[in-house]
Amino acid sequence: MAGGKRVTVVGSGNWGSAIAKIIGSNVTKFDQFQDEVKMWVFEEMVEGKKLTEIINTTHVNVKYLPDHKLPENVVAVPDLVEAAKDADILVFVVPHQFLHRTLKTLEGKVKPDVIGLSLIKGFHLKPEGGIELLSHIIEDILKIKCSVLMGANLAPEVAAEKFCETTIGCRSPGNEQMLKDLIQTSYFRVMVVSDANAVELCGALKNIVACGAGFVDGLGYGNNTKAAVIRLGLMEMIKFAEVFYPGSLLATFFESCGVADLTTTCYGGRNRRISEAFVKTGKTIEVLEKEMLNGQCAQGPETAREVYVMLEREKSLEKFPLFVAIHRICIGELPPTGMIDCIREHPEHL
Ligand SMILES: NC(=O)C1=CN([C@@H]2O[C@H](COP(=O)(O)OP(=O)(O)OC[C@H]3O[C@@H](n4cnc5c(N)ncnc54)[C@H](O)[C@@H]3O)[C@@H](O)[C@H]2O)C=CC1
Ligand SMILES: O=C(CO)COP(=O)(O)O
Repeated sequence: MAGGKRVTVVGSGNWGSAIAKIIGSNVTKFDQFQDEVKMWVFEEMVEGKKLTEIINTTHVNVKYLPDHKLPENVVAVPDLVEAAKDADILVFVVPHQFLHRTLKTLEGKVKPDVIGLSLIKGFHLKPEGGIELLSHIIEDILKIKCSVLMGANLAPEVAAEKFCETTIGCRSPGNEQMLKDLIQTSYFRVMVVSDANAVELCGALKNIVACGAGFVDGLGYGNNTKAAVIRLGLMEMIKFAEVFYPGSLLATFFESCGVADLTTTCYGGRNRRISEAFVKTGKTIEVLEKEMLNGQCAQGPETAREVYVMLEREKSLEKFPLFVAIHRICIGELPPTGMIDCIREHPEHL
């Protein structure tokens, strides 16, 4: 409708496309939003045709979400600035490796009062070795407020409209209901909390633990072992928040972004799948990503590296043995069986 907020989705991968499907449908239900949703697509050729043209004619992202139709009001735009410059709401959903350069392209080119919502899981590794929450990087570079959305939301299941929950950590007081209207459906239920830092920490850190779950699967251990990895991983996630983000609430770990996302990713996610194959095949993570994910990205190994570099700098490696072992296994410094030694000797048991 005229005068309503314009929404742009920055990203069009597996999750980017699934959330564009939801947003494209929801905006038409409320006068507060314009009916057209722009989706920035990192242009590539698929079977000789531009992906944007394929999406705009077939309404299917044939590469990243092939089995689902996007609403026709979702328009694929190859030019990032063109897609974002008039937006009142920017939904960020690129793999975290690409966020910084995406933001640099947008710097100074978005509306000053735009409301940001980041669905991206990972950290920004600063040149001096510290880490930053991605939503804070968005806020710093674009000079806007950025909320976060994280949850137990494997994109193929969300796109298939299988019931799930999610958590919004809101940093734009007064806009909670508007964000909920944008995202919630009968099968995708939203809880809004104000503890945005912890929501984002959960989303980033659980991808590291998911690699650990994949390693024990690859080694042929059973469900009890995986449950131990999940539990010890959760303990390290909570400790990480306590030590580095004081003021984070324990209750946030019991929202969908916490235990629920940790559980679904350790059973059904790409990070788990890649990590299991890493153990079984002996191939590197990079090779497996290329062979198994068709352009999608696993965020866990890179996040494990970011956290490792930061912990080393903070002289805190020994406080987070599971995160550290997972990074060392990913880079080939430890054999995968080191995962079992790590959980056997974990300080939680002393
Ligand atoms: N896929 C899932 O089930 C879920 C993913 N997430 C998170 O959402 C974020 C985005 O993930 P997905 O949408 O699944 O992406 P994806 O893993 O499907 O990645 C592919 C996307 O990366 C883009 N890309 C490739 N090179 C690029 C470049 N140089 N610059 C910018 N973009 C480039 C591709 O065009 C494509 O859109 C990640 O942080 C992920 O952890 C969160 C919840 C669920
Ligand atoms: O974040 C996710 C589910 O909420 C997706 O996890 P993977 O990236 O491991 O598939």
